[in-house]
Amino acid sequence: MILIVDLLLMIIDVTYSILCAVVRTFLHPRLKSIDGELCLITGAGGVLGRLFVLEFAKEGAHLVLWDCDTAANERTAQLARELGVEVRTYTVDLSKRQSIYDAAERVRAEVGDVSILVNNAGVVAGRRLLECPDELLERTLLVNCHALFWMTKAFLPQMKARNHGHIVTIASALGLFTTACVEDYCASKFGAVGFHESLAHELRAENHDGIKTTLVCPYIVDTGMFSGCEIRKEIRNLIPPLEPLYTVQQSMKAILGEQEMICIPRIMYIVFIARALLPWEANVVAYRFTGGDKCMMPFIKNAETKTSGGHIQSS
Ligand SMILES: NC(=O)C1=CN([C@@H]2O[C@H](COP(=O)(O)OP(=O)(O)OC[C@H]3O[C@@H](n4cnc5c(N)ncnc54)[C@H](OP(=O)(O)O)[C@@H]3O)[C@@H](O)[C@H]2O)C=CC1
Ligand SMILES: CC1=C(/C=C/C(C)=C/C=C/C(C)=C/C=O)C(C)(C)CCC1
Repeated sequence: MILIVDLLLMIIDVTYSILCAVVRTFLHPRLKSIDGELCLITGAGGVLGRLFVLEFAKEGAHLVLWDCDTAANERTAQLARELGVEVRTYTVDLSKRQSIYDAAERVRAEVGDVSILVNNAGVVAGRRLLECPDELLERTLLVNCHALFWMTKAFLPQMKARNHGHIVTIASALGLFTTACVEDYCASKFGAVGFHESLAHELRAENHDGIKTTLVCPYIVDTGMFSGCEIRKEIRNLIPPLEPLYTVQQSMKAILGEQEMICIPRIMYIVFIARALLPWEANVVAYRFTGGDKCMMPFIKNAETKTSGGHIQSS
């Protein structure tokens, strides 16, 4: 009897959450204020990182910026300070666990408790698996996936103590479906998606309802990271690469609206669902038709010309 009551309640809850999701798609959800919150953004010297910093600064958040590129990080900080917020920068190598823990300790001592964490830094090897130095493949996993463990271990305890916080994972559409020649990247982003979802479940199961999570899964963004990556010519205008600012603004809406997940653009949900529902061969045929199967080939060629002997040349 209890099982049947629980089942009915569950069906009502499922229906209610679907309706809520549909309503939020068409109406503007209420956005939370983050004025005065302390927000840490990794990869802050990069294209999306810098735009995230500026959007968070416009919302009045105080900022802690992490990047391995000190000069780029400082340039971002300068732009954010012009918007009148407090900014601290740290040079951190996210591929090194101890570098993360040491910097986190300094942030806690010098600035205070971080309440919004944006795990944005990311890398890709950009080489064919069999021609790629092992260290380059490992680095992708360390930066895009392992760092999420160390960042969360470093900053979640203070969020839990206050039952207040927000953890944002900038993953990728390639964390939901795959294509050829980016094994390192797909493995790391699938890892990031799995890590993020498990953490979100854990926080719910423990009733830490004051700690929110948002997973961001964009398609190609015009930042240069995947320059050359392209789909079939005839449909390129239907699914063009995303503008960096648009990507960040859509992500901000999801974060401030406390949305659990966002795919940008929405059509990526269809590719994601098709991967799960259709037989493997059906996906292969569709990828071949759209040029999704070989979209990384020109990117790999591009990246190869920028590298020599397994070492990334400085540009
Ligand atoms: N561009 C795209 O098409 C898409 C990107 N994404 C994701 O968005 C995020 C941002 O990407 P995007 O802005 O395009 O990339 P960028 O390369 O412009 O920015 C990434 C930043 O992370 C930094 N970084 C790299 N490795 C480390 C490290 N070991 N320690 C600290 N910082 C590091 C980079 O520094 P440096 O420049 O010195 O390496 C750079 O400043 C990434 O997670 C990416 O995977 C998701 C979907 C699509
Ligand atoms: C595979 C595939 C597609 C192409 C996807 C691409 C090109 C994704 C690139 C994502 C990137 C670069 C993410 C970075 O994080 C289509 C044509 C949408 C649909 C058919 C399947």
